Order: sequence, then C-alpha cells, then structure tokens
Amino acid sequence: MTNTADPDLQRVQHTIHAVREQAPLVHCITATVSMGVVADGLLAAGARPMMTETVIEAPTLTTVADALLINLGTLSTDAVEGIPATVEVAVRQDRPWVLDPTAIGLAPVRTPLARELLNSGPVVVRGNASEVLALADQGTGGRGADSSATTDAAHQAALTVAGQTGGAVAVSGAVDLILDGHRELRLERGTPLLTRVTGTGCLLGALTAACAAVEPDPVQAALAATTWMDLAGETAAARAAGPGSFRMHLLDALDEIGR
Ligand SMILES: Nc1ncnc2c1ncn2[C@@H]1O[C@H](COP(=O)(O)OP(=O)(O)OP(=O)(O)O)[C@@H](O)[C@H]1O
Ligand SMILES: Cc1ncsc1CCO
Repeated sequence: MTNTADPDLQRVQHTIHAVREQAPLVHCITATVSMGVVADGLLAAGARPMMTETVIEAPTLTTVADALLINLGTLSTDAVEGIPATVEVAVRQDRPWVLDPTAIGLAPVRTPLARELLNSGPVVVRGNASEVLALADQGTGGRGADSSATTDAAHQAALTVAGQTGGAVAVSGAVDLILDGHRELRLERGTPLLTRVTGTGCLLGALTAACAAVEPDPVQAALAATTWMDLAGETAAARAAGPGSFRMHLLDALDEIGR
C-alpha cells in the first residue's frame, strides 16, 4: 500500500501495523472447513489464532483472548452450547466480538441463534448479502454458503441490523459495503478468485476481529480488514495459475501488506 492523504486509508494502514505490533489473540469458533485458512490467514496477518468450540473449554480460553469470532458455518452440537457461553465471557470482559452468520436462512438452528446473538452486541456483523438479508428477516438466505443477492440489495437489511446491535455491519461481495447508523463506505476491490477458495469470507471475519482488537471504531476495523483482504486477493490473483496457487499466494500477500 502506498502512502496517501486519504484519512480513511491512513487509518487502515495504522490498524494493519497495530495488528502486526500487538499480535492480538483471536479466539475463533468457525466452520471446520475453514479452520485451516482462518488460522493460517491470521498468522500471516501477524495475529494469533486459537480455535475451540466446546462449552467446557471455549469460555475459559476466551478469558485471555483479545477478540472473538463467532462463525456459524458448520455449526456443531458442541458449538450450539459453546457459543452463547463464550460470547458471554467476551462481553463480560469487554472484548470485541464479530458475528459471521454463515449460511443462515434455511438452517433451523443457526438462523434463530444468529438473531438472538445480535442482542449481545457484536461490534461487527460480517456476512454476504444473502446472510445479512436473512438476519434482518428480509430474505430466505442463499443456496448454501454463497450469496444469491447483490450487496446493494442488502443495504436496508444492513441498516436494520446495525440499528439492532449499535455496531457496524460489513456486507461482502463484488462490492463491499460497511456501515453503521452514521457512516457508509463502499469498496469495489478484490477478485472473483476469492470466491473459488473456501473460507475467504470466514477469514475476513477473523481479520475483522483482529482489527477490532486494536481499533476501537468498528467501521474502521471492518474497513481495515476488508481492504487488507481485497488488496491481498488482487496481489495473489496476479501471481496465481488457479484456485490452488491462489490460496497459497493469498497467504503470502496477507503477510506482505503493511510491512
Ligand atoms: N466478485 C468479486 N469480485 C471481487 N471480490 C470479491 C468478489 N466476491 C467476493 N469478493 C471478496 O471476497 C471476500 C470474501 O467475500 P465473500 O462475499 O465471498 O464471502 P462469503 O460469501 O461469506 O465467503 P465464504 O462463505 O466462502 O467464507 C471479500 O473480501 C470480498 O470483497
Ligand atoms: C462450504 C461451507 N459450508 C459451510 S460453511 C462453508 C465455508 C464457507 O463459508
């Protein structure tokens, strides 16, 4: 990233440097299919991952975390029990936590759980357009984990969710939308290759939690994480032959940004 007079971008650079300097410990309850890329992506960003989801361990381990990610991607029976108790610890300790309501809509357990969790004040809700629409009860979700709606279609739903949490909402896609009750930012960066590797949205949620650990403004934290991901995606796309090498180059590019 080059230096710029844009105050938002300067603050993005500052947040990325702060993640590298402070190496926040991010506890992640995330989809089993994305655990590897989430942990490796956090390490590439200079943060420290910790993943476990059981009620007998996750709340205790979260007492020493700097931020928490709750991703409902492959919601296990262990996590159904572990998530509320772990969120309660983060809230009690005044640690930022991020909700990624992956693949809600059709699923009968995660959908009401995600809506209930909004009452516990996630600093950022991060999801694709279909997930944010379903969260606000304005849509039935995508087919599986992918979005079937455009970011713009989820604008009103994002405002509704932000009104419920008092925090920020980040809608990802070809266009990324980040807003709270007062501000709105749009980014048209990244690469379609980010949709060809599983868990890049989950990793974006984890990066958002890492940024929220060092940046108290939820909109700025979401902006820093989204910019980081999108720029790394662009660099990786220029080097990759396809999805396999893109995954490898994505981790390298996340590591390079902000050094
Ligand atoms: N068509 C696209 N062009 C450019 N960037 C994209 C495109 N689609 C998604 N992205 C980027 O990919 C990243 C992940 O967003 P995406 O919307 O694919 O998440 P998701 O659907 O929740 O992902 P997953 O469920 O696979 O974890 C974001 O940084 C987003 O900006
Ligand atoms: C493929 C898949 N299924 C549930 S979560 C997930 C990863 C993308 O969110």
